[in-house]
Amino acid sequence: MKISVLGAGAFGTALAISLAGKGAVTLWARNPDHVAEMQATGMNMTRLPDVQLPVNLSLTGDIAHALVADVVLLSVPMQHLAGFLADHIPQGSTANLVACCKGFEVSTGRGPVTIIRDAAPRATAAILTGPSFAADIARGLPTALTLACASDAAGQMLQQALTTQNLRLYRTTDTQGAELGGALKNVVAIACGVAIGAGLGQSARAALMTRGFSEMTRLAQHLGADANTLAGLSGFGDLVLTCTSEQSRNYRLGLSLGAGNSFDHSTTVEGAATARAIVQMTRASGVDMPITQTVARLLDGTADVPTSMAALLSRPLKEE
Ligand SMILES: NC(=O)C1=CN([C@@H]2O[C@H](COP(=O)(O)OP(=O)(O)OC[C@H]3O[C@@H](n4cnc5c(N)ncnc54)[C@H](O)[C@@H]3O)[C@@H](O)[C@H]2O)C=CC1
Ligand SMILES: O=C(CO)COP(=O)(O)O
Repeated sequence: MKISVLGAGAFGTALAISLAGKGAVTLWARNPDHVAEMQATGMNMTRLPDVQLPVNLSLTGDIAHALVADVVLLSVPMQHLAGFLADHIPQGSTANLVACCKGFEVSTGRGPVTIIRDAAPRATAAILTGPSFAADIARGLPTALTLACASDAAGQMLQQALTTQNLRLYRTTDTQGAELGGALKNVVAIACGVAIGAGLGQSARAALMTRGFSEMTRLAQHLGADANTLAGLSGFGDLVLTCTSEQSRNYRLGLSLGAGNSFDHSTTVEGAATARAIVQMTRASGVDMPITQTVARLLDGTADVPTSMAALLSRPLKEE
């Protein structure tokens, strides 16, 4: 089984390292200088410093070469996925394409699986998501993820192909639930970072995580996803990880916002665009998403932390 990973960011590189433990893997990067640097140093210095790339990991800048594979992992940031597919994947492709990104596209409201289906309708579209920091995977630490594919037969094949010594994959056919969990938890993580950064305390964070989970489940059910998927690794599991660890870039953005500090906006923070996408998506449906709306307002500068907290706390009292 030949596996290719397209996109040599932190996550793509970490997955490629883990998968190389059991067979042939190719890692494609768009920048030829980056490929040359990784070949010369045996490391991905900018994304995973201190982690040695395995010798059987093939590094390339040649997309045609990388596309000759049984399974192709797409590890580019969410807002670039559609453009990436349009540039590199033929419309008639029958490849097994697995999205490894989290979020919703701001311009269309589509998630990664829908974007793959629209770009290559004959391909098998899947998503790999769940609680996993790239640095943990790359260091060989144990991780459990969700592999979602609408076809259970294809899902079983992908589950076998992508499970490694340190990556344990669970399977579902609910692609919509899996992509919603991975996208929405990032928005809640920003909110939790704001609470801690602003000194509002651990109790406030627990409240945001719990009510955020309720909000995630409400939207998922409204859209026809299975609430059980949200309670799994791709939803609840990733929510817990991302809302409680400073390894998370979404959480760190929130910390900076809450504390009034600056943040490096070249960092990949998927929850920022996703908050905007979800606010647009839910405007017409009327699904109640107070935490997501608050995060979107904080990010676009139309609200500050004290006003936002006051607004959340003064909402009408209701049953849990
Ligand atoms: N870093 C992590 O711990 C985890 C990340 N993810 C997800 O993985 C996705 C990627 O994140 P990271 O790898 O962490 O980001 P990153 O910032 O480390 O890397 C992004 C990579 O995508 C490349 N890229 C950007 N636009 C591109 C384009 N148009 N064509 C080709 N390549 C392009 C960049 O050159 C860079 O190598 C995100 O959706 C993130 O939520 C998921 C789980 C864990
Ligand atoms: O998705 C992740 C962990 O599962 C990574 O989180 P960040 O993108 O916030 O760093």
